[in-house]
Amino acid sequence: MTVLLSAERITRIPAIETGDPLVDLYTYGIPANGLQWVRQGLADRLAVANSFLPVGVRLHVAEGLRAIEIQREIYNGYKAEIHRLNPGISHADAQVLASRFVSPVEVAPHVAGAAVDLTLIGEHGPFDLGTPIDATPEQSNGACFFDAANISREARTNRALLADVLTASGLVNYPTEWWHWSFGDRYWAYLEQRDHALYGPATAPQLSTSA
Ligand SMILES: C[C@@H](N)C(=O)N[C@H](C)C(=O)O
Repeated sequence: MTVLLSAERITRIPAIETGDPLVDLYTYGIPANGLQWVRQGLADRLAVANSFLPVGVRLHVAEGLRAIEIQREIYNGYKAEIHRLNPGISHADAQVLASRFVSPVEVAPHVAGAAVDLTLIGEHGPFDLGTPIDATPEQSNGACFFDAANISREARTNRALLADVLTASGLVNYPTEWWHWSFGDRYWAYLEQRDHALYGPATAPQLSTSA
């Protein structure tokens, strides 16, 4: 059974901040959608993963560090959608369903700069990974789950390549999203059997949403 980010066994894990700085992925030679910040420990591992890929294939990061206000907005928006699609659902059950797609704000790995949403690109553009990044379970009929059976053989092969290089570099996947990989967050601590996460919330100046 998939352990979700809202599960008590994840949320109870403490984060003991290491002070690892935020770095710009561009300076690590990792293609990204504009300026993307992540913790140095994560950037180092992404650079290693990139070097493991076959010639002509690269990681492409869609999103790293996320402002807490944006995390709250995505969370509240998707939870409202869960309530709309499941009339009468309890608040607690909606929180569980929501966490298949978006982390509760208090423990959000993107807010700590400890997670990336990423895909593979080659000479002819983005690879087929089965769904677009950020396809919800409802939009993709569950094909967003890493192990989904309802994707093509090519997409399965591409997901396996992504997982091979990222796992070998020390990252972990959130199993409900093939594109979400992390290092040093609570989910990483849980899967790696550590007693604490390495990173708490972080802010890059460019992510401030205040005027
Ligand atoms: C909203 C989606 N792109 C995402 O980032 N989900 C993960 C689980 C998160 O919110 O940390």
